Amino acid sequence: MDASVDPCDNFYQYACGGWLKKNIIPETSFRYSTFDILRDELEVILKVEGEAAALTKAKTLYKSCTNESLIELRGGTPLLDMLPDVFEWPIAVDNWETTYGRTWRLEDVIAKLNEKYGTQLLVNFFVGTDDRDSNSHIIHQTSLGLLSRDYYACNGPYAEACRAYEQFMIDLAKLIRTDRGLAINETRMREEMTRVMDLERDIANATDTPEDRNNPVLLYNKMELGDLNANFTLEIFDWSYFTAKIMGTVNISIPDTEKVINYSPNYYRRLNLVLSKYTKRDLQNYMVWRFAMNMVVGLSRAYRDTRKAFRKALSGATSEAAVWRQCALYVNSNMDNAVGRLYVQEAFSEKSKELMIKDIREVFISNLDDLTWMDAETKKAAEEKARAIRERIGYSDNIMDDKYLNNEYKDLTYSAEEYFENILQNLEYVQKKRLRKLRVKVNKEEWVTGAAVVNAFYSSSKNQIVFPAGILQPPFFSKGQTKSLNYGGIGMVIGHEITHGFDDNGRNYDKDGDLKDWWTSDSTRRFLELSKCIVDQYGNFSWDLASGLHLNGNNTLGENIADNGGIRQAYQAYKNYVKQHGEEPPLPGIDLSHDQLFFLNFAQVWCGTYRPEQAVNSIKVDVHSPGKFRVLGSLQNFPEFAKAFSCNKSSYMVPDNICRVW
Ligand SMILES: O=C(O)CCC(=O)N[C@@H](CC(=O)O)Cc1ccc(-c2cccc(Cl)c2)cc1
Ligand SMILES: [Zn+2]
Repeated sequence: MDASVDPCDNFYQYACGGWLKKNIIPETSFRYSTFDILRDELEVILKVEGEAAALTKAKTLYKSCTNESLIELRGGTPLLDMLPDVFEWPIAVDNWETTYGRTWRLEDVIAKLNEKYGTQLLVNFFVGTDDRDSNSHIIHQTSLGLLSRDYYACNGPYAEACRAYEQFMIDLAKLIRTDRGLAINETRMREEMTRVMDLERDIANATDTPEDRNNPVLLYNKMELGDLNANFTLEIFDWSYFTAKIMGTVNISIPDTEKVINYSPNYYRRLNLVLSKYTKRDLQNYMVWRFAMNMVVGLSRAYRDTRKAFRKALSGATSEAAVWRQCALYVNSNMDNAVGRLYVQEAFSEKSKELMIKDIREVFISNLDDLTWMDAETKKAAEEKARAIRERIGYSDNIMDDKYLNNEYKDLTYSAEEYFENILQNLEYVQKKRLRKLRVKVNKEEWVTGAAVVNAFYSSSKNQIVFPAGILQPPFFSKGQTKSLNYGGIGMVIGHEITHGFDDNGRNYDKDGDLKDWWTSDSTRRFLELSKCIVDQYGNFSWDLASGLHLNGNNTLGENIADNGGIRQAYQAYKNYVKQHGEEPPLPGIDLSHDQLFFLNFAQVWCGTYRPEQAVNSIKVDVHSPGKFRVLGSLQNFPEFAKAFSCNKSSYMVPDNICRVW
């Protein structure tokens, strides 16, 4: 901290000023903060070897990933060998029109990339929970969350990212043609790539904006598959043929009367116009490029280097993370229960499961009485929903059971010598597993995350809050640290997750996780009015690291409501604790009260900074506000903070007008 700063002038600077002076962002990171350091440390723990069968598979996968010399030796061959399976990349072969173009169908390519390579392009087709019947699965059609459309404007802070993206395409195409001994005509390549960029820009402009996508009620358009062909005709795309192609690979037949949810009707209306402007070759160039660009990570240095400048332009990180770290992350994201087992065995103590969820839930419920804007009927429903929230702490006992764990991975067999093929196996395995769920009920007992994760979650369809083992550690929580620090840490996170059930998105779901309106129209109107205060407050923050860009108060509303609710609930729960158990003994050598320590620990979670490129990227795509503004915004709205630091009325931390929803 920087005690020379007046906490009432800028609490973030006061809490983190010292950290910022002592830490610099590592070359491999695009954001570096207390939060990120926890994640880095967790990855160090994952380097440990395993032992049971499933763990042996995780070890083999890890070994194939860290086998740099063999990966180097194989060059781009693993990618070149599978391109024919996705009807080839026109720019990287000769005579594409005669060999593939003649029998080419758009549905075949999109279906193959979806069901076998887990890549969603043009049409985002997946099997997910039915919002209005959260125990069932249903086919979803939605648009793709591309990079924000600002990138395609290719001007201002995005000019460099755009240029680097195009160069990335060219470099990869040239490398593949060279490996295939094919001539390179750079001019023609650039022309083709320009058409791919135009196509991407048209798709981005046809895609719904984040603002268009944040109301699940408006997005929920259930219809029959047959209706898609009738109402959303795409000249070169038959919905029934496409759906049969995908679901046929998991032996599920889909009649035209099958119900589907079309989340992006407008996108599909606009898409038809876009597709008609481009040739088969353009579309194929675009689709295989979008797939190949993500696959270079599994190939030799020459292939990985084609992506280097683009990664730097987008995130600012000038070098890749260490190979072991990348591989630990990869294995964790693909075998989260096996890795979760390793992590829990290695670094988690059972005592860290004794959280104060009950206290904070009670505070959320008792706070409902103070809300003058909500009528009694809606308050009753809110209390029922809050009481129905189910909690998941640490890890699922299943992962400690070898039989269960080995069964989960029984269909996977990795080779220590074929990292790229292991990646393809995982892509297909995960996608097929999801597609097979269509005729199966939702398993609400399933955890939505692995244990070795420094994060927390709220699931609206399960009305469930989850605190994986990875976050149950200092500064968030430890039996060994004071309650003031625990309530300011994990207490805040618990309140944040509970409040997600009542933010602008979560509030649309009832206690069973179904999209059913439990609000009176008057309470809804008042909620929207109060939310507007938060939209404006955070929208007023200008971020120096993102060359002064303002936060998007709409896209971050849910997270800001959750932060603002969390701080209040955690603080109130702490005061209740003190009322019941008496003041805690002061910490030796620190002349701060426990109230002040509560806020300090809360703020220091976000001590850290971003690279400018990542700042520009995250302000467009991250639903969370930057750490600094999460701290400042929520404390400015919470008078108890000003009281704890005796801030006077005119200080920055005590604005004239404060916002409150929960
Ligand atoms: O990685 C990222 O950038 C997002 C991490 C992220 O927010 N995860 C959340 C997952 C979600 O949103 O439910 C869980 C969470 C983590 C930290 C805090 C917190 C702690 C102290 C002070 C403040 Cl203002 C916020 C609140 C919630
Ligand atoms: Zn959140």
